Amino acid sequence: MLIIGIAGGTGCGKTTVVNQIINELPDDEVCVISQDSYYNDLSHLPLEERRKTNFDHPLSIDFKLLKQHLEELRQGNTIQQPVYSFLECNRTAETVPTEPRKVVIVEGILIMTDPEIRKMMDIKIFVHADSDERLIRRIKRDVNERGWNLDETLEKYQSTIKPMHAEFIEPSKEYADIIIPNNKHNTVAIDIVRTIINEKLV
Ligand SMILES: Nc1ncnc2c1ncn2[C@@H]1O[C@H](COP(=O)(O)OP(=O)(O)O)[C@@H](O)[C@H]1O
Ligand SMILES: Nc1ccn([C@@H]2O[C@H](COP(=O)(O)O)[C@@H](O)[C@H]2O)c(=O)n1
Repeated sequence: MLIIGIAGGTGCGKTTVVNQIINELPDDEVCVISQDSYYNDLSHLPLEERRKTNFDHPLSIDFKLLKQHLEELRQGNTIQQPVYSFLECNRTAETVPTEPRKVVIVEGILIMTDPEIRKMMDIKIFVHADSDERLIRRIKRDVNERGWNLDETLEKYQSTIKPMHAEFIEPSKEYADIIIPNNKHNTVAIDIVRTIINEKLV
């Protein structure tokens, strides 16, 4: 099994890159684990309180469960990946059965900040986009899809997203084997990553 970590700041294009990588791989050879699925269970708090959480700090993630799930997959077992609701700011009651595959992609802003998760990765990729580009993408997405208005998004950006990026996410770039520049779509980098995966798979 090949475990590939894909990190990078919010809006850098991680999900897009993952989709481009897996496009060419057969469905039964790859599975994706999203860090978002592993936000801590906040069911004990009302929605109003949950919305105040710092979702860009490593402590917001249940790394213990993520590690346990990666180990299960390595042992050939199917896991029940939690399903996260951005609107509810919490895990839902549903889970998605995720079967072990030859290639397991783990993606998320903070996945390379945890030493134990890092150690489990065979290839570590950091997707880079400039902060102005990421902020523009983030505003569009938060307002259109994730239930935040413009003022809330800008306030969050200044109070947590930007400082957490500087403190935790950007420094984790030093652990990357490959850095993908993604201010614009980067088909060359995607082809290189695909080639590396295919070489490792034979
Ligand atoms: N290279 C790119 N050029 C332009 N827009 C992009 C690029 N990569 C991603 N996007 C767009 O930016 C937004 C955030 O991308 P996404 O892949 O969800 O980022 P992340 O998972 O890192 O938060 C999406 O609307 C996506 O279509
Ligand atoms: N309820 C939540 C939980 C997290 N976020 C933000 O998601 C970002 C990480 O996801 P990406 O797809 O951007 O990598 C992170 O910056 C959190 O602030 C949220 O908006 N609402």
